[in-house]
Amino acid sequence: MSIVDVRHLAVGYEGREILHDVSLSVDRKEVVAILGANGSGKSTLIRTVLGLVPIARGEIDLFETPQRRFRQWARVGYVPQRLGAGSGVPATVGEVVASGRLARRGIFRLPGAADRDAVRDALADVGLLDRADDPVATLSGGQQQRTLIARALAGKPDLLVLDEPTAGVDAASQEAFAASLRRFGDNGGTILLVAHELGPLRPLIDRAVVVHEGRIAYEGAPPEPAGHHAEPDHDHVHPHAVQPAAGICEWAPTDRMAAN
Ligand SMILES: Nc1ncnc2c1ncn2[C@@H]1O[C@H](COP(=O)(O)OP(=O)(O)OP(=O)(O)O)[C@@H](O)[C@H]1O
Repeated sequence: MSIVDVRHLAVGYEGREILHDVSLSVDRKEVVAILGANGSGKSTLIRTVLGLVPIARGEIDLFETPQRRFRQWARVGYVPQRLGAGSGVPATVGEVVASGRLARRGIFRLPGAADRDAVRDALADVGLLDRADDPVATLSGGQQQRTLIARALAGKPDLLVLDEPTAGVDAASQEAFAASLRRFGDNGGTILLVAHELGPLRPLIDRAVVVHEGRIAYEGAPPEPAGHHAEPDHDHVHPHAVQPAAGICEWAPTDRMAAN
């Protein structure tokens, strides 16, 4: 069963086309990583899949339903790139994770035992049960990211969509993250994630899709990072937007490139 099916997608902002003729399919239980240089259109692709950015041309099906008719958004968990709550919202870790239940229970019903259990399970899964009552703002960046994945897991989704889940995250949190995703996949979940570097997520990835200047340039086994990204002590500094966009060769040597 195809969980996400993107066909000949074009997307733009303010008249500037960013994605051109992108087709991508993710089957049930697959773990697919979208790779590519800064600004290549990775986030735009998954945000369009989630209905957050309008489609200019092409089609997207979710769970074999055209996106415009899709209503089962509780089946989709989204882990965005950054935790906005770090910016002064005094929510506790438990509250942020509990907000992941809203799509399931509706805002007019009080949380029941199933909601509380789901929140507890999700917190335990990411190793933050003991931090449930702490304000999110007091957590490290990596722990905040784990809070976000717990929020998505609490909704018991069938599909998890993650945007650079490990960017700027400490090694311990990256490992915890990878373990949580593995358990989610082992339980039948489907994962679509954007990554700049795979790190500990690499063994989980069934298929990598490299986006280059708004087109799919490679699809297949996760390519080995080349150049400076391959150095063990390479510490990726995320916003290198001021530099020329890094080439496709960072991810996929030309002899491994496949036509889309
Ligand atoms: N809301 C927006 N309005 C206008 N332009 C945008 C918007 N969001 C993204 N863009 C532009 O679209 C292009 C692709 O951005 P996108 O965030 O999809 O790339 P990305 O591959 O995810 O990059 P990164 O690795 O830096 O997150 C960039 O040129 C970006 O400036």
